[in-house]
Amino acid sequence: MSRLQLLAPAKLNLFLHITGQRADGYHELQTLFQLLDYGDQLSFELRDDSQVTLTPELAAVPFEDNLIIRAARVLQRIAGHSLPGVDITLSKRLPMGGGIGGGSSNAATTLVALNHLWQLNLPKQRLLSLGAQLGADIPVFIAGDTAWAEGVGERLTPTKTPDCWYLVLTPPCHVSTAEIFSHKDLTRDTRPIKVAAFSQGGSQNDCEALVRKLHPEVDNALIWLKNFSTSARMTGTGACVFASFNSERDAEQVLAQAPPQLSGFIAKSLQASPLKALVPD
Ligand SMILES: C[C@@](CO)(OP(=O)(O)O)[C@H](O)COP(=O)(O)OP(=O)(O)OC[C@H]1O[C@@H](n2ccc(N)nc2=O)[C@H](O)[C@@H]1O
Ligand SMILES: Nc1ncnc2c1ncn2[C@@H]1O[C@H](COP(=O)(O)OP(=O)(O)O)[C@@H](O)[C@H]1O
Repeated sequence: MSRLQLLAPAKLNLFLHITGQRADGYHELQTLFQLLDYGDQLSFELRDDSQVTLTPELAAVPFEDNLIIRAARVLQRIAGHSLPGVDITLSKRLPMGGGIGGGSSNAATTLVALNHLWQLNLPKQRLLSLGAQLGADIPVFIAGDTAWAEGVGERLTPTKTPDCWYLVLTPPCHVSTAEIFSHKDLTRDTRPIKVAAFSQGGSQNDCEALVRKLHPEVDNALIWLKNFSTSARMTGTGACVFASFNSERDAEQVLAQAPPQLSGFIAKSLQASPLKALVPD
């Protein structure tokens, strides 16, 4: 096989508790990663020479910094021999810096797709650890299950969540994960909870209050969405906010009423990502 086309799904953090900070500065957290059936589309086609190309490039991200290229370079370095080149095509739908994991999911999809196309046959555990070195959010996309996560997001327990439809609003601003995690006002001492104790009612997103204060666009989006759903909340370190609905139609009816400055999308909850089938045990 010389060509693969794959969905790089988005995720939501149904809740996000920050329970401490490690000596290296990274934060210990508890979260429930919900995969969605909506994301970027990536295609990979082997070339006769050894070049790696990306079309289109992201205007805001230099080529070698793009997580897609960084993931490809990691595999090239460990192959120990020259590999065929690859043309990568990216159809980007996910807003960047939205807390829905677009860059992380792109990287995970690239690691898994090229492991397959380049016939490296690296096992799942190796891919997970290579992914974790590129970003805290990458392992969940490699493992491919909606999952409860602890540590910095790498200790994953697949978890069944209710089937539902999510309305995700994308406020017109970019929130930097690093900025939020280094802010002095961030809540960092939430008491750990047990998996079984999770219910959306007894949980929160510890970054939400701070991000709402720093970014009025996020605050406004949440105020608007809470008119339709008391469970509306922010995902990750923002900027996106979301609410769940029992049917696609209910979600569509709310999105149709959004003011012009608020765009968004509707996605169905996904228990497992299509990538899973390509990850060797
Ligand atoms: C907190 C989450 C929840 O999903 O936020 P979002 O990025 O999705 O909004 C993620 O785990 C983020 O993962 P990711 O976006 O991959 O983070 P990284 O690139 O590894 O780190 C970005 C920055 O955030 C800080 N960081 C990240 C994760 C973590 N558990 N503690 C941290 O302190 C690091 O200091 C780093 O400077
Ligand atoms: N392929 C990529 N897609 C999106 N962002 C990328 C990519 N490669 C690198 N990045 C960088 O990663 C940052 C975080 O992107 P993203 O994963 O979309 O947001 P978040 O971590 O908030 O969910 C972006 O602002 C961008 O600078």
